[in-house]
Amino acid sequence: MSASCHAAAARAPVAAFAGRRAAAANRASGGKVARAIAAPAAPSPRRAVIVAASASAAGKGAPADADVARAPRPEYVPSRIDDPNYVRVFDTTLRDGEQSPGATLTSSEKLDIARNLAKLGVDIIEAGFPIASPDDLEAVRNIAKIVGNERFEDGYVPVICGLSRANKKDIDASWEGVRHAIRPRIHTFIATSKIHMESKLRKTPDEVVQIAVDAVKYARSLGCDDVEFSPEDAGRSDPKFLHRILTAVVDAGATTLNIPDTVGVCLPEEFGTLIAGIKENVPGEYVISTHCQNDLGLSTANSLAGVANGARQVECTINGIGERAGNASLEEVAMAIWLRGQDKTAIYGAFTGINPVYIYPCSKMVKDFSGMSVQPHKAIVGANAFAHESGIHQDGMLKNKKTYEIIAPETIGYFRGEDSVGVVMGKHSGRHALSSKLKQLGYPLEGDALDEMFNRFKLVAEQKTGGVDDDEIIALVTCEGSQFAGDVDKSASWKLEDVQVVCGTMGLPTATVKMCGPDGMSRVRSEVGSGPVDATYKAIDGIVAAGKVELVEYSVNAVVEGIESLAETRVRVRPMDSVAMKAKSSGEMEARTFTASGADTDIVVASARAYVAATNRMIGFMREKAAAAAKEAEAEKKEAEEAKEAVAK
Ligand SMILES: CC(=O)SCCNC(=O)CCNC(=O)[C@H](O)C(C)(C)COP(=O)(O)OP(=O)(O)OC[C@H]1O[C@@H](n2cnc3c(N)ncnc32)[C@H](O)[C@@H]1OP(=O)(O)O
Ligand SMILES: CC(C)C(=O)C(=O)O
Ligand SMILES: [Mg+2]
Repeated sequence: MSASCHAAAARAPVAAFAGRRAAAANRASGGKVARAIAAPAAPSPRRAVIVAASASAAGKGAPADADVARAPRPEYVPSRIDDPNYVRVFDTTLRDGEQSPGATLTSSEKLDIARNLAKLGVDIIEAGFPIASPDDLEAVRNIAKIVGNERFEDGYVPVICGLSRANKKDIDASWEGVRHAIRPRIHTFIATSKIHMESKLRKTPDEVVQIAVDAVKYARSLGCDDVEFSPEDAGRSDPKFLHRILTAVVDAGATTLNIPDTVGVCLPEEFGTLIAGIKENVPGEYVISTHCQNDLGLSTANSLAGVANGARQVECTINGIGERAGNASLEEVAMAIWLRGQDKTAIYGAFTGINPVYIYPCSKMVKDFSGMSVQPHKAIVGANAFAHESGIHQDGMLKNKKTYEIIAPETIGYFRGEDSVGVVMGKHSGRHALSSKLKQLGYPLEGDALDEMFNRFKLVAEQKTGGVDDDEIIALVTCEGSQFAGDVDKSASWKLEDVQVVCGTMGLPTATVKMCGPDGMSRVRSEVGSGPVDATYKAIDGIVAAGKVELVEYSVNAVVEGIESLAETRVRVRPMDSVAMKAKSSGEMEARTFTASGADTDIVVASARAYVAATNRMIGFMREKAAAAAKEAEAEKKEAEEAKEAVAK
């Protein structure tokens, strides 16, 4: 790309994306067109200037707050792009994407997706393969009539395209579908690799060239001035033959030459060389396009290699759905260009008309409608793309989000909330993250209390595969062992060290409990009971030896849904001892009860924790009572002695 082109791209005024987003957040979609489609609180997609990251300004991978303005989308002319840095985005979710096994979409779902694709700002929507069925034709026609006629305030309206084999009836069907759009495009294709020509088409190369030329001419003869031609399996075709057929179709009136790596076999360098060779060897005015399948997981890399070598249209699908291993994913290609197009890389200066804030809503819609789930670690739109579970990463994120995020999630329309840094609490989390999460939940812990909570949290997190939920953290912090559990003198408390139960249909339920006393000594005891919890409680009573204790109440609940949920138990105990009596308002005396809760992934352990906590509270109360009584007796004794002395004097 030339330096002057880049300068042109950078001419537009600088604007802070975050500020624009905030200002625009309360506006409706803002274009001439009224929109009914759910979209995030985000700017109008039809901004005259598209903003993108300036990685060069703030170092490689600078996130959204380093945004600079981009040049506007150039006026649409089928065979050329007046800004040499502009890359058209051709979305084929509704055609190649729908070819994914099991991903059939209804006409109304296709229309909804097409509407969101227009908000996203794709240049071309391939709405279907009209000859495939009357439904497909109807869906394409519907999209052409509606989305293809909704012009936005900056003049943008997506091109609506239909795919056709290189024959009249397919092309007629495509034209019948797309002709209602302001900007209709016919896409026709025929295979050019040796294996496809010989085995599938059973045609000679000369025949294939003739069929292609006839098809393009026929499409143009219908009045369509926007015709895309694809040499199917170009990635495995002889480049010389490709140059020959492409030159012939450009002469016949093709305006876009789409180069498919149909079986996803090319390596980026090879694909880039293929594109560069076409640019060099095929004369005429046309736009080169990439269409990369993902069989080797190289579709994004190959598409970018295409752009680096002169392609100015990229064919992609939302979430990368498509035939077999899918197509180049729109969000990956578009965001790579958005983030790195300003860097002095091979794609220096490249930009698209995509408004990234609609990426996430589009991804979600396509996922929901197609039933094709998005893998959690999928780039840009996966559930984990902006989540951080490792302690070191969480610490970095809490200090500066740019340490581990190259794109702010809001940029793609994924709003995590004001102060959220995507921290997911789990077994790899560290103290910084736990401390921050606890503060956020209203339980600020520091020093030893934080350390103690951290150890408990780690023990629980290790048992779970799905991370530890906020409610589970609250259960942990408000149950036994935390300062939020109540006023227990920890130095004088019993600590539960280990619990082991044997239960089931054979033999008596038996529990072995190990506890550490206030004197720092560990004791072990085994008991049988009516069930594992009863046996455990008997063993605890036996170790603590605080007299006879009655279990007044016992309940157990799952903190969150699912089999892995933390269990929270709540117990109320009553000592069978007169020291712990309290006066009711009636003046009657009643035995005082002590309540506590415990949480763990294991129900028996959670039950034991709650019981130990309640017992500690009871012992603490009785100790205080005894101390107060001793103090009172001491005072009485002193008073009596003083009185005696006074009498003696
Ligand atoms: C790489 C791609 O993604 S290409 C697009 C693939 N997508 C689809 O195929 C989905 C929609 N397809 C369909 O609904 C059907 O295949 C239809 C309606 C298009 C055609 O159905 P049918 O007429 O029953 O043909 P069928 O699919 O069995 O076979 C394809 C025929 O088209 C021929 N053909 C394949 N590609 C082309 C082409 N680009 N141009 C002309 N003819 C072609 C084949 O050689 C075969 O011809 P034959 O019947 O003379 O052997
Ligand atoms: C029809 C063409 C463009 C295609 O989908 C492919 O070759 O993968
Ligand atoms: Mg394809």
